[in-house]
Amino acid sequence: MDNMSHFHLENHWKGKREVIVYDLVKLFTFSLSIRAFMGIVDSDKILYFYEKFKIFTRGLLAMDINFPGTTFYKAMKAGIELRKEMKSIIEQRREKLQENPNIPKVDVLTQLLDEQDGDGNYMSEVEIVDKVFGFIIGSYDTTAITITLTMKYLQEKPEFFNEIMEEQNEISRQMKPRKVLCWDDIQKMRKTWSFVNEVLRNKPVVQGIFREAIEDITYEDFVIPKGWKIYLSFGATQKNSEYFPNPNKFDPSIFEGNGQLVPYTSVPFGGGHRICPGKEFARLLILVFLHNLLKKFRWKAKVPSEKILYPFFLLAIPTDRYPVTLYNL
Ligand code: HEM
Repeated sequence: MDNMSHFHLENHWKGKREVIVYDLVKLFTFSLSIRAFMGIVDSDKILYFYEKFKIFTRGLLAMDINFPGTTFYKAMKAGIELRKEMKSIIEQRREKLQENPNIPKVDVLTQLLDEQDGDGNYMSEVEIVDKVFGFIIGSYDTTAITITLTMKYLQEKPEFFNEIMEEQNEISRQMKPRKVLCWDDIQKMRKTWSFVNEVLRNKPVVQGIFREAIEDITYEDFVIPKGWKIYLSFGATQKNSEYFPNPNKFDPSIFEGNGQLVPYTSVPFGGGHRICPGKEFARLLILVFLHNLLKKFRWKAKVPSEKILYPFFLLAIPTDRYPVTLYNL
């Protein structure tokens, strides 16, 4: 992650006067996800998947009108092409595993192909494809948006910028002569992660989640009959003045373990059985990227009053994808 962040910033940011943050970060998080989950490193292949996934994911929340020209039709077509490509990758990977069962299983796809249940059965191809696609779809846009929003808030809140820089500079100092971040360095990024958490409390990347009542429930004076759908709005919960006395004040210290935070009141990753399984992966990715970014660049918004909206209902996105003027350090 550290090396990939470094090379991405060197190749796509360095020397540029202006960049559109969301677009670039999304390409980075996608490249990293497809490497971690599918073991793909070839840049042409990554771009192929990137374009196809863009079309595919647009269809997830589109009207299901399967007619040439519609978003849904294009997404279905991209889905078929992606599955075909995935099938051929799975076949090649299986062959490699048969030739040498001890090859390093560093990506999720290879691990799933090698996984057996208690009776010695392997996972079916459909299951594997669904799982890998689920991870990719769940990972790259959410993390890209979180990084983009964090950059936007960092620039708008200079009072916190300095203490985050102090934390990151101290980590860089202590690392020497080692150049690559290690696990302990990440654990020291407490202020930076509190800041990201406060960004996610103020602007949850995912607006909310659905649940279905599997039995009749009585909650306070409300009866929720079995089968009803329940929508948990993160925005409402995370700005509830009962738990956050000053809900609109941006205050990362809430997350610094001083007892201010009531459990399950800030839930940008969901909760319970279906809590986001990528939470720790996201933390790692976001912190590693921010560390590299802060070492090399400063930035200024090109559209100072840019709004953050939820155009496809689910995910928060700055309306202009956060264009900035970049200053190389
Ligand atoms: C800042 C980044 C992220 C945010 C804000 C986020 C948020 C969420 C939320 C709110 C849910 C629904 C949880 C629930 O129903 O209780 C979810 C589910 C999920 N996320 Fe994430 N996520 C992020 C990153 C990731 C990453 C990096 C991955 C992959 C490694 C990932 C994979 C998934 C998957 C597979 C699910 C579905 C889990 C299930 O239904 O059982 N997410 N995420």
